[in-house]
Amino acid sequence: MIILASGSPRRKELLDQIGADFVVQVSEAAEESGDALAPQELVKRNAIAKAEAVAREHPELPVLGADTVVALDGHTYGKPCDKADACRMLRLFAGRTHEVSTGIALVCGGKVHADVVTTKVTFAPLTEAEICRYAETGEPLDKAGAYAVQGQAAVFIEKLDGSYSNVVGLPLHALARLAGKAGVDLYGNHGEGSAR
Ligand SMILES: Cc1cn([C@H]2C[C@H](O)[C@@H](COP(=O)(O)OP(=O)(O)OP(=O)(O)O)O2)c(=O)[nH]c1=O
Repeated sequence: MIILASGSPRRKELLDQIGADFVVQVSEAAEESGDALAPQELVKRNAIAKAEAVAREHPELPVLGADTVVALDGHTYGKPCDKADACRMLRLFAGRTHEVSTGIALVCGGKVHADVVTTKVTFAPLTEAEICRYAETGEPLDKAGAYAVQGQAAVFIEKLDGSYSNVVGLPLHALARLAGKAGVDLYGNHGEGSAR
């Protein structure tokens, strides 16, 4: 069993999707933001901080932390602070290609294993009416970059180059690869007859 150090319902759904054996313990770690760090470095640090905070309380189990941001033109975008901020971000992304980066960190036995995955997402041009209607749904508010690829924003997306689950918040193939390297069993296969 592992601990998912995240309050994101999307990350929980993605771990459920692959049949992982996990419990959720939300991390209280403070997140860094801003444009000073490259987005890949930022999400890696935040993912490690989230996992380490929970690992300090539960050193007996592997802990998974993750962090997602959107980047365009040297700027990094996290969750919008309100509807107007969501509209501002969506106007910037309309008709352009941005990058979504998710950092993942597994802390186990005092060791930290981390990786970062980046996906390119191309938005169609959007009208002001489309942006306002979408912001009104409330969907953007708890999402990095103010949109959910798995939600109503799917109709805005012309092209996605890379991992889809990475955009939703947890790159599943990279996670499986990282778990393999770290010697962490995501599926809890440690019953009778299985090698531990
Ligand atoms: C781009 C994008 C992001 N998101 C979500 C995933 C994350 O929940 C959120 C990014 O914020 P994060 O700060 O990475 O995560 P979180 O605050 O939701 O949860 P925690 O810190 O406890 O792990 O945006 C989508 O659901 N769909 C998308 O298309």
